[in-house]
Amino acid sequence: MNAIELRQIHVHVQQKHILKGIDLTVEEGDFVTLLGPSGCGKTTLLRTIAGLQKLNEGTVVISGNKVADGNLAYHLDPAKRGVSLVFQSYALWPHMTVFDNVAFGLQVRKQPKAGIRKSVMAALDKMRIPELADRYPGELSGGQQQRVAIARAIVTSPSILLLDEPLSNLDAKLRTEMRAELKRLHRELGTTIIYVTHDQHEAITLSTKVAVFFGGELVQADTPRELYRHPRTLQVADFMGSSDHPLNRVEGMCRTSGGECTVSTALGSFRLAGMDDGAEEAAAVVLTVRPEDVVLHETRTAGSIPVKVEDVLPAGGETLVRVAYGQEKLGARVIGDPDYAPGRMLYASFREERINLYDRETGRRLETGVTTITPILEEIHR
Ligand SMILES: Nc1ncnc2c1ncn2[C@@H]1O[C@H](COP(=O)(O)OP(=O)(O)OP(=O)(O)O)[C@@H](O)[C@H]1O
Repeated sequence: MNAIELRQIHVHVQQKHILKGIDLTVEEGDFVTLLGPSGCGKTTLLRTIAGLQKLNEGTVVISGNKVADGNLAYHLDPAKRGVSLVFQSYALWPHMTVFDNVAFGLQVRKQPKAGIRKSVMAALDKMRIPELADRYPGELSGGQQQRVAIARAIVTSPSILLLDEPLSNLDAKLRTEMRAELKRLHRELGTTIIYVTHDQHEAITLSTKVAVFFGGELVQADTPRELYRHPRTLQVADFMGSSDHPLNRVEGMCRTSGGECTVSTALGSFRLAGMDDGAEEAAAVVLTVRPEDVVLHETRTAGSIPVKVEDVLPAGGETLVRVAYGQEKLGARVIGDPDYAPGRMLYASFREERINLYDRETGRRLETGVTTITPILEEIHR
């Protein structure tokens, strides 16, 4: 059974159309991240699932039960949805000890005292903080408070855990540590987790599935690998990259005949097999390749083009080498610390299966059904 099914969710807040027709299926045990820039509607969607935000259209089904239906103005109470929400701000009660903060949800349900003690200590153990039980939130670090907030969310054994940017208030080192903790927790509990972040690195590290949002629309929901390797739009491709290693974009023209397409660019030509018969005769396209998929060679190899080193930016274990082929600039991400002086001539080739092609006008990936794109650079530049 699916853990969550969202169908055609529309949410308006103060006459602003915030969520625009969201369809998303979350399977049991998934770790799904809602990813996108600030203001794209991630928190609003999480609150809609939790029942803290009413929807105008569409349905939310949790564990097979319909909990919201916009057309019937039906919204099940948040407490009855079987979900637990952890806020970005932790929202711990400052006048209560850690134990009481975590116990609160069980006390409200009037569970027996001995059972409560056992469940609270089990949750604190899971978060590796049993020694903090008698402290007050004001006596804890940010990372410890975050652990308490998560312990409070898991103590009731919810079937679904909703986490809203839970690591954003932590410093970089603690964030990395807590990421590993969340991954462990997900593995141990097997709970379905929906996680909100604007950090693509975090999304890729943690998730089984990532849903990318822009402007209230869900653009692509996929495994982290698919999303990184085959982004559906140029916008997603850019967002999934890192600002230190921006995506390489090369403009060109795509000409199709007989199910085969030749893309001509300033770097040379590429051949794609398996184009749809209905594909455009000639279309302006953008070819993309990530810097780690540009391979530099010191001597000429098959399918490579001669390039001139412009800049070398070492970053410890890896180096970004910026090269030029005529007017086209390319970034290559190289493991290690190569000693390339600016002006030196090298040869560049691409990992063909990692090249993507987009319609320049719409920004949509050309769904060619091909798995490989063959560069025919050599023929051009011999
Ligand atoms: N109560 C509200 N009143 C008015 N506008 C709101 C309200 N809540 C959200 N919005 C607007 O809805 C849009 C989506 O907000 P939301 O918080 O869901 O985005 P987000 O993607 O989670 O952003 P962030 O990463 O900054 O938290 C934003 O433009 C925001 O200004």
